[in-house]
Amino acid sequence: MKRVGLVGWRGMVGSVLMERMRAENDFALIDPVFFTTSNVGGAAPDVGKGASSLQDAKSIAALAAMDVIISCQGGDYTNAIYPQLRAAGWDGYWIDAASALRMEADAVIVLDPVNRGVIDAALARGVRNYIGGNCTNSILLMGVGGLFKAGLVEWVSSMTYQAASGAGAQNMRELLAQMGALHASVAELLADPASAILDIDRKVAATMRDEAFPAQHFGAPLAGSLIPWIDKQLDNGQSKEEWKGQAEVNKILGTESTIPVDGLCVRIGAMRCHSLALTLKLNRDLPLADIEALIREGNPWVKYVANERPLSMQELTPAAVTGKLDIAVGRVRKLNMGPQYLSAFVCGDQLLWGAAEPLRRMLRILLEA
Ligand SMILES: NC(=O)C1=CN([C@@H]2O[C@H](COP(=O)(O)OP(=O)(O)OC[C@H]3O[C@@H](n4cnc5c(N)ncnc54)[C@H](OP(=O)(O)O)[C@@H]3O)[C@@H](O)[C@H]2O)C=CC1
Ligand SMILES: N[C@@H](CC(=O)OP(=O)(O)O)C(=O)O
Repeated sequence: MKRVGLVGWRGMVGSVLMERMRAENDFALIDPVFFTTSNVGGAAPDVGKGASSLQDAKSIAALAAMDVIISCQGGDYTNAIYPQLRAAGWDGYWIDAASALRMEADAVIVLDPVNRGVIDAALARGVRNYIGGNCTNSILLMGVGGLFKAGLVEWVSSMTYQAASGAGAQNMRELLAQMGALHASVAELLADPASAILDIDRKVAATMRDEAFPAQHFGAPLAGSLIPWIDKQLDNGQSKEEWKGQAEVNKILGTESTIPVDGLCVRIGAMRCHSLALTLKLNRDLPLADIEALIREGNPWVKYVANERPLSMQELTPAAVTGKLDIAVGRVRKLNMGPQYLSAFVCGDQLLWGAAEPLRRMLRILLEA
């Protein structure tokens, strides 16, 4: 049985990974070893393999005893530990949720329902680093990967609506604290059906602009507002999140010539589902029924939502998709720009397909190899 080291298992992404590994009975197939950066010697979680204690996630010797390491600990950890481990001669498989190694030449971005061929080819040539993609890009490709697979996409513009969870656990808490603060500021007026809505609105605006409004993590109000910038600012005017679109999508697909991917990434007040409003330019005019069939055939998790108002309102939303592996795809129609221009709206749980699920599936691929 392969010895699999788990680092970062109690964080937000790591906890979702643990839930999924338990649900799919992955632990029965491995010899798991749990690591920590803060509680060496503490009790490891019980995954049906008997009691064990937490190992030191900074001990190169302890890590080097693993056949596979899965890290959800973050990019700083990867940058600090991974090079030392390889320098010490470790040649095990490194599976990581962090972006640190994603664009390295000796790393593959894993999203096997979309790029199993790229993964298999990498395994065959001895690649040892398998990194989860950026959540937005993974959801984009899980949604409309069928169109890419058919070679139909000339370019895609992706306007995103990204959940608080993408910024971390503290940000999810802060979003709720902001919602609570807004509600509290007008609770009395709301309880009075005769109160004027513009008075309520004025109080809400004053509350979100007040210095005491809880915005330490986001740096701006999100509840009742939005933030049109995610991640660092680059010299070309893109945000780092926007830059990742083209870079990662093309790397995941292993394209020979670059498919342009660009658009604006926006943080909204959803909890853990990212949504994307897409404009796709197809390289030929195809009937909508054929387009729908290709999207549906992309992978078994696509949940195609007919372009109808009630269905879109019920099924194509973060509220409907959160906590599920479904990738909802809808609002598919031809745009006024011409018959090769298509709209689509994609919504997926960014902690599942956007983070944890591709990692555990990569582990399964290694176990089957
Ligand atoms: N957040 C997201 O949506 C996504 C994140 N990623 C990547 O995954 C990595 C991890 O992200 P995320 O899971 O959000 O990080 P977290 O901050 O939730 O967890 C990271 C580590 O923090 C330590 N920690 C300290 N205090 C606590 C606490 N109270 N509860 C739980 N853990 C705590 C744990 O390490 P220890 O047990 O050693 O103390 C834990 O493994 C990052 O590299 C991120 O870029 C990738 C895709 C999406
Ligand atoms: N930046 C993403 C989340 C994330 O962790 O992305 P990456 O894995 O590329 O660092 C978001 O805020 O929604």
